[in-house]
Amino acid sequence: MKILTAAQTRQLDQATMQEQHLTSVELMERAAEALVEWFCQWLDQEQAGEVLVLCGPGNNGGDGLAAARLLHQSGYQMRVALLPAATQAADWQHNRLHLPEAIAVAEINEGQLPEIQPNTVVIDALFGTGLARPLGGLAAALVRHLNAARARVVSVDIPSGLYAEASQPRENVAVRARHTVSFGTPKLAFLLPQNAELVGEWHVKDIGLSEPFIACSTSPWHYTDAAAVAGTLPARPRFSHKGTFGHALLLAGSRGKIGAAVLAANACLRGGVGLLTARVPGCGYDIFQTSVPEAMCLADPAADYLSELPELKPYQAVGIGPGLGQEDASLAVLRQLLEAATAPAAAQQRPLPLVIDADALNLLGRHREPAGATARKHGAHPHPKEFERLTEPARDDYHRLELLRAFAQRYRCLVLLKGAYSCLATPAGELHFNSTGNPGMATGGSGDVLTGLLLALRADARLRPFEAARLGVYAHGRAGDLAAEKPATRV
Ligand SMILES: NC(=O)C1=CN([C@@H]2O[C@H](COP(=O)(O)OP(=O)(O)OC[C@H]3O[C@@H](n4cnc5c(N)ncnc54)[C@H](OP(=O)(O)O)[C@@H]3O)[C@@H](O)[C@H]2O)[C@@H](O)CC1
Ligand SMILES: Nc1ncnc2c1ncn2[C@@H]1O[C@H](COP(=O)(O)OP(=O)(O)O)[C@@H](O)[C@H]1O
Ligand SMILES: [K+]
Repeated sequence: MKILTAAQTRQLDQATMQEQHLTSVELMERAAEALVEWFCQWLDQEQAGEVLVLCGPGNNGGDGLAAARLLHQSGYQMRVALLPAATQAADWQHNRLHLPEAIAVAEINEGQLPEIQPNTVVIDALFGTGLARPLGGLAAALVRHLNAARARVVSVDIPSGLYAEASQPRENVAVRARHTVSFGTPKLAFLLPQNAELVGEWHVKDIGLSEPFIACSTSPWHYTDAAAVAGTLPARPRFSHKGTFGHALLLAGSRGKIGAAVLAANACLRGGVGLLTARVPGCGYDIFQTSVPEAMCLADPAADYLSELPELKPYQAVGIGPGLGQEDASLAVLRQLLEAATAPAAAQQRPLPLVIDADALNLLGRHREPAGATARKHGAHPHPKEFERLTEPARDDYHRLELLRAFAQRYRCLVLLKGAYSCLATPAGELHFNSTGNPGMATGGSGDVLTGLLLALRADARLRPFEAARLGVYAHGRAGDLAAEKPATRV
């Protein structure tokens, strides 16, 4: 799914109206209906008590007015408060006229902010994608008043005061919503950790916006949902054999971190690799062979860390990093691997795919390796701290995305910034945010599992690098989501 800018969203509205011969009032009605449908499923009338709708002067406020009417018709007890402005949008005026008289309406002023109790349910329809500047004056006072009330807030389209895709100073005032109900496509702001407290849980409702317009729009931002990965996993043909799916080499483990190698290896096997060989330090040989009998194992001559790179010829992909440790000898192995994988002497049909993670990235970061030489044609997947070691400290989440994008473009590699909504940057400058995964995965070992899964998919020559990475990240999060759905086992 594409993520569009606020400006593109406005064009999308226009295109939808033209394509479907709709008036803007009709489109606004669709948005309000979608909001109300969500609202009624979330909270029934008895539980809701009084619902207060705060309306700004634009179309976001118009959505709020239309929703107030529809909720009133559904039996909710409604109250509306209007933010004064010199002018109001035409569709706002239409919906103001059609607001049933039974709904109490008040105009907000400095001396008389609406009463909001902790148990009041508030629909925030002050400002949407038309926010043009930071909130000030009465609007800021109202939002501070709302946030202080600790009421249950549902924001329409986006929390008022938050920009859809631009960085803003932390001192800017914005609504803290419990839920945000948006239309058509998600906003970039929803995917960034710095906005989590404002956006709350977000929901995107389909209001039939123009598919052809969305398909033709260019955007660097994408949201990887089930539809994006559907059909990308190649089938396992009837007459396939282990050679069909590739032979992967995993370089992992050091004393005290052999578990990382085991986790990555198991995930690689579960990911469908044809053959897996792991290179582990001598101390890990017995552990590894006992834990992962399906994999082959090469013991390094050093007991506690990896010190030598094995012959690479048999392998279709190499993964390095999980539990590798920080020894200089292991950095030398990593350097040799990077050289061998890119050197023409490798004489491969395609450059040897690498999956670089965890301690391997820390080694690169600590030694400030020239990233171009290292990351080229490879895939790296740091979490934010590892990424900062490779680049520079980010000012905020938007800056981190810029750094990520620039890194992937400059060094022509795929880079995955891990976390909630892990972000995969491509050499073409696209950013693909993953939709799956949950906080249960925020535990040591989850990243090692991802490395193993990605290694399996990169070893399968039938998958293109980007598709393998996007699919691996999606499947990893989906596995976590399926695990979270299972009832906890009590002992
Ligand atoms: N996309 C879709 O599919 C659909 C979108 N729809 C809805 O339309 C919404 C976008 O509506 P919109 O363009 O009218 O902008 P909106 O957010 O109401 O704000 C504009 C008003 O606020 C004012 N204003 C701005 N900043 C301000 C500030 N800091 N402080 C004070 N005032 C400020 C600005 O005034 P001005 O800047 O001219 O002074 C103007 O009056 C969108 O979010 C969605 O809810 C649906 O109806 C249909 C389907
Ligand atoms: N809150 C979250 N929501 C979704 N996915 C998460 C969350 N926290 C962690 N993950 C996923 O779990 C993995 C953790 O990786 P990493 O930080 O490298 O951990 P490890 O220490 O296990 O190597 C990443 O794939 C990340 O996307
Ligand atoms: K809003």
